[in-house]
Amino acid sequence: MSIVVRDPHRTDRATADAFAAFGVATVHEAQHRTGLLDPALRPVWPGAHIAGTAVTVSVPPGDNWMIHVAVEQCREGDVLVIAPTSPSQAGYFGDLLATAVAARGVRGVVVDAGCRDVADLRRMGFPVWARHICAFGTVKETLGEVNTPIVCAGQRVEPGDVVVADDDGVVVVPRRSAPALLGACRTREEKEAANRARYARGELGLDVNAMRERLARKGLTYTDREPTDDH
Ligand SMILES: O=C([O-])CC(=O)C(=O)O
Ligand SMILES: [Mg+2]
Repeated sequence: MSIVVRDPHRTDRATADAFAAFGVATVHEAQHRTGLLDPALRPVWPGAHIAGTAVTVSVPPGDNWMIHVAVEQCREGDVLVIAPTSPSQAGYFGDLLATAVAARGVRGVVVDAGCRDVADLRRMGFPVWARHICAFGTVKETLGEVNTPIVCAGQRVEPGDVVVADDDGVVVVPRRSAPALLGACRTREEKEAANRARYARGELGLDVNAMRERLARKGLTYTDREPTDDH
């Protein structure tokens, strides 16, 4: 059965948007090192940082028909997350589809397959994270699904989940845990800010994080060079 789910539950806009203040590494750490998509997914141009709500698309290999179907389901603040049912390098997504989704307020696209027209995407400032940059064309023959749970680059993504992406990669946050995770991200950022300030003053991680005793318990020893060894 091939279905399109209209208007799935989405993480509320303010919560999803607030994640844009945090890097992918922070979000991944704050949710106990879960949710990171395969790091083989790279930004097709550097410097973009987005957060938004997932519209999911399950596509057959080499066939991007369902992306056209998905465009209609997109709205302001969404991120289109596309996964083929078996691996494909084909260029599913390019500047034409980017123009269509950008017109609907989509923040960016994550595709576990190929993306093309990269120079145009960069000029447009439209962010895409993809496994391949590849000009191979796709066909429009076979149905897939829109807004059903998918596995994209090794992670389960449900429609309405929060997707955060930057130069480090892509992380997904389940809709139900998103509000609480925001607090954990803030706590982590505050701790890092405090540590960063101490490192900038020249303090050592060994002291800032009270590591010396634990290192000694593990058996780390220091030896002073004998003056007679001086040759
Ligand atoms: O049209 C396609 O098949 C993909 C593409 O290149 C575009 O969206 O510009
Ligand atoms: Mg194109």
